[in-house]
Amino acid sequence: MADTHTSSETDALHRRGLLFILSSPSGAGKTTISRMLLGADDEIALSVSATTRPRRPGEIEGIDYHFVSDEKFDAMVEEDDFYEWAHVFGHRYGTPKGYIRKALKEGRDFLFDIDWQGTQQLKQKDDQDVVSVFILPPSIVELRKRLEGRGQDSPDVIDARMDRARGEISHWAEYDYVVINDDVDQCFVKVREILHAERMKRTRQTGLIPFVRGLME
Ligand SMILES: Nc1ncnc2c1ncn2[C@@H]1O[C@H](COP(=O)(O)OP(=O)(O)OP(=O)(O)O)[C@@H](O)[C@H]1O
Ligand SMILES: Nc1nc2c(ncn2[C@@H]2O[C@H](COP(=O)(O)O)[C@@H](O)[C@H]2O)c(=O)[nH]1
Repeated sequence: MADTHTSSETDALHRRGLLFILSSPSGAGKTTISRMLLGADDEIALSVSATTRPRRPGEIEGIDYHFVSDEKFDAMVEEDDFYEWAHVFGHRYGTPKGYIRKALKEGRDFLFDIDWQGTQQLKQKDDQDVVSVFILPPSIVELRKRLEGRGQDSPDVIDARMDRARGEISHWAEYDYVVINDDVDQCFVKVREILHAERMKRTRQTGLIPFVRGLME
């Protein structure tokens, strides 16, 4: 008997979106992996954070961050505009609420490049939708090399980021997945596999209930 469900129908089963978090010590490569993921996958969009940090060369307002003044950040906190926010490296960073909840219901995924403090806050608010991945550098020597090679921070800023690296790494066990970013392409493949598998989780595939009901009729 012919299968009444084509593969495109089954692929299109409705699912809840997910909040896909990438964290790491500064310089381990989460922005690099994020960009690769965004370039390869149309179903995930970057949650663009607001920050009081000054813009780096090449960063674009609204694409990399919303660069805001201290006063504007204060006002956003006051108006409860953030899903989460934290102090990182002497500046403030926050995830604007935007349309995240609505988008999740519509099956859209969001990618978050945030630190462990933001991850804890997102998990407290919405644990069922969060998938968290911690990226480790292959070594501390390589981490410094990457920060220096990026060529965007002063030696003082690099020292401060290195000083904080061990503290950041100490949060690795709070994450669902841990991936070592030695070879960037291999790391990307692993992160992408995690995303694909998490999308297939039974509890996220809300379209399964009517689909299975149809099979049983
Ligand atoms: N696997 C890798 N091998 C070598 N270089 C890498 C690798 N992954 C990333 N890099 C390089 O390391 C530097 C830091 O990477 P990236 O900016 O993605 O780090 P990050 O974790 O997002 O840092 P931050 O938290 O400071 O934003 C960049 O110059 C990037 O091109
Ligand atoms: N808790 C949050 N952390 C954030 C957010 N946006 C970025 N970050 C983290 O800050 C550091 C430094 O970032 P950089 O761009 O200055 O190198 C890094 O660990 C980011 O993941 C946020 O909205 N909330």
